[in-house]
Amino acid sequence: MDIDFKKYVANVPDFPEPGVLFRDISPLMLDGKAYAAATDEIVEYAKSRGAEMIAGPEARGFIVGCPVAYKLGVGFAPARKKGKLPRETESVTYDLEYGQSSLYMQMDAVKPGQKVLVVDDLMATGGTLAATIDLVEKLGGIVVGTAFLIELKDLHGRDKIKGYDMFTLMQY
Ligand SMILES: O=P(O)(O)OC[C@H]1O[C@H](OP(=O)(O)OP(=O)(O)O)[C@H](O)[C@@H]1O
Ligand SMILES: Nc1ncnc2[nH]cnc12
Repeated sequence: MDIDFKKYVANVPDFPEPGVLFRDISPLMLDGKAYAAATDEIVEYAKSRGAEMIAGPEARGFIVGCPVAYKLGVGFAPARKKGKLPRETESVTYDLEYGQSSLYMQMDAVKPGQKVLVVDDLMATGGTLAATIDLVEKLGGIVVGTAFLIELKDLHGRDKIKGYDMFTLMQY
């Protein structure tokens, strides 16, 4: 099915703070056909990379990554924000387009040598994606690719994740 995915992104000026143009993927998630089509695109990419595991950051990375994992029949390794994971973790601190944050993964989330696809909804500065890649690699995983719905090109996130294969559905 040929879908104009940009029709399912709401563009919201000055959210969450002045000067940020927020690209809201909610309309895509609210439309079953568009959500499934976007998921299927990432599933095909994941197959082409030989992914054995999907990893994604809280919270929107779960929305995009979990259905991909389900469809592939592989696991999903969540990267979570502070204070959410009950057992021993690895952590990485990183900069956002607005603010700073840390991400955590439990030590057994990824097995050494496992081929992992890192998935999120959007790449802005690339900080979140780079942090999730770092976490997967700290646990011994092999990042075979990265996939997200939206790339904000002006923020040059690609520069932070050089050397990793990348799949993106929409660019702004
Ligand atoms: O490329 P970056 O500059 O790192 O920005 C992209 C990240 O920012 C957003 O997440 P956010 O931290 O706002 O959390 P949320 O998914 O919980 O809304 C978005 O979902 C990406 O994960
Ligand atoms: N401009 C933006 N729109 C939506 N999510 C974001 N995360 C970081 N920057 C963003």
